[in-house]
Amino acid sequence: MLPARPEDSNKATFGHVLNIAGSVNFRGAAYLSTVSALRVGAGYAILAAIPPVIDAVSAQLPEAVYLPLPQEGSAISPKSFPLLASQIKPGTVCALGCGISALGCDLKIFNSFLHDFISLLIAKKIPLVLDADGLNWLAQSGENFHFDGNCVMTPHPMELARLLKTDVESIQKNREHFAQKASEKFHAIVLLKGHRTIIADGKNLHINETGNSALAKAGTGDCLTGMIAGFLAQKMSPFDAAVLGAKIHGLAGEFAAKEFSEYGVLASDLPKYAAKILRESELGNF
Ligand SMILES: NC(=O)C1=CN([C@@H]2O[C@H](COP(=O)(O)OP(=O)(O)OC[C@H]3O[C@@H](n4cnc5c(N)ncnc54)[C@H](OP(=O)(O)O)[C@@H]3O)[C@@H](O)[C@H]2O)[C@@H](O)CC1
Ligand SMILES: Nc1ncnc2c1ncn2[C@@H]1O[C@H](COP(=O)(O)OP(=O)(O)O)[C@@H](O)[C@H]1O
Repeated sequence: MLPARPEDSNKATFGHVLNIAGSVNFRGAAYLSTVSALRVGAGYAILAAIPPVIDAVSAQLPEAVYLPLPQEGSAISPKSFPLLASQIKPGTVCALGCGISALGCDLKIFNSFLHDFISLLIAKKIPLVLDADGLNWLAQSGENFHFDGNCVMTPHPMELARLLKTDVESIQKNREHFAQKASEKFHAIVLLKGHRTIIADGKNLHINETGNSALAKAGTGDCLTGMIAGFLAQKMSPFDAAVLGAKIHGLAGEFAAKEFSEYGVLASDLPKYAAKILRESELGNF
């Protein structure tokens, strides 16, 4: 089930993750998602972010490539569109939303920026992982994109409730139904987070069995986004990348808890544990 690692390969073989993430208040989300993509095997991770985020992340992660974006208020400026569009080429996958916020921006202009950028990804058939504030933007904009199966949306129950204009209680009572409903609405793979994460594609449904309460801590979802993007970059299908990402992420939480307890695991422990799980998997232990 792991993506192939041909011997005759180079970094381009394993894809480019263009990760649009972070804002002044949420710098860690950019780090966690970027390092996670690299730890599961992406060839390149390019963090597109405002300068204060890049300063913070690059001090921790010299392996990533950085694309500084114009800043407005504490977040990405809509003027970033041409720079981002210039990064879109075959072999690129995009992750959008971890900690991007939109504080301080003119929402109308920000809406048209995200509308144009996502439309470009769809037109160019660039796989996308849409998380957190990317999903919140989609919910408030009322846009109804048709992702043609090339997007993994990763809502937690409240984000899904916002997207489907319902409430968390209804979602939690019928998680499978609402995951499928969102998948049908957006023609996307929907990964509904939580204990026993669900992955739905409108027809098929997978329930993830890994993970524990160590994952119930801020930042772990950002790691999941990076892992799924990393697997997509290695040419897995969106459904398989979501299934494998959820499995490895959950196992990373379980293994990290063996060392640090379910109380003490940090989101930043997960990428390294994910890499150890991949090693076990290569050895045939999973
Ligand atoms: N270090 C960093 O840089 C970090 C950056 N991050 C980034 O920050 C951004 C915003 O993230 P956030 O945590 O502030 O808001 P968000 O997740 O929408 O929660 C808001 C409310 O929603 C609810 N809710 C949440 N989960 C739920 C569930 N499973 N089931 C049901 N309800 C649930 C819950 O509401 P309550 O239950 O309290 O009513 C909660 O109070 C985002 O872009 C993210 O990527 C974070 O990853 C953190 C670390
Ligand atoms: N009790 C739990 N058991 C298994 N997985 C969990 C549990 N609590 C949270 N998770 C997982 O942790 C991640 C939390 O993501 P999210 O809510 O987006 O957090 P954040 O936005 O802080 O990164 C999801 O992958 C979710 O499935």
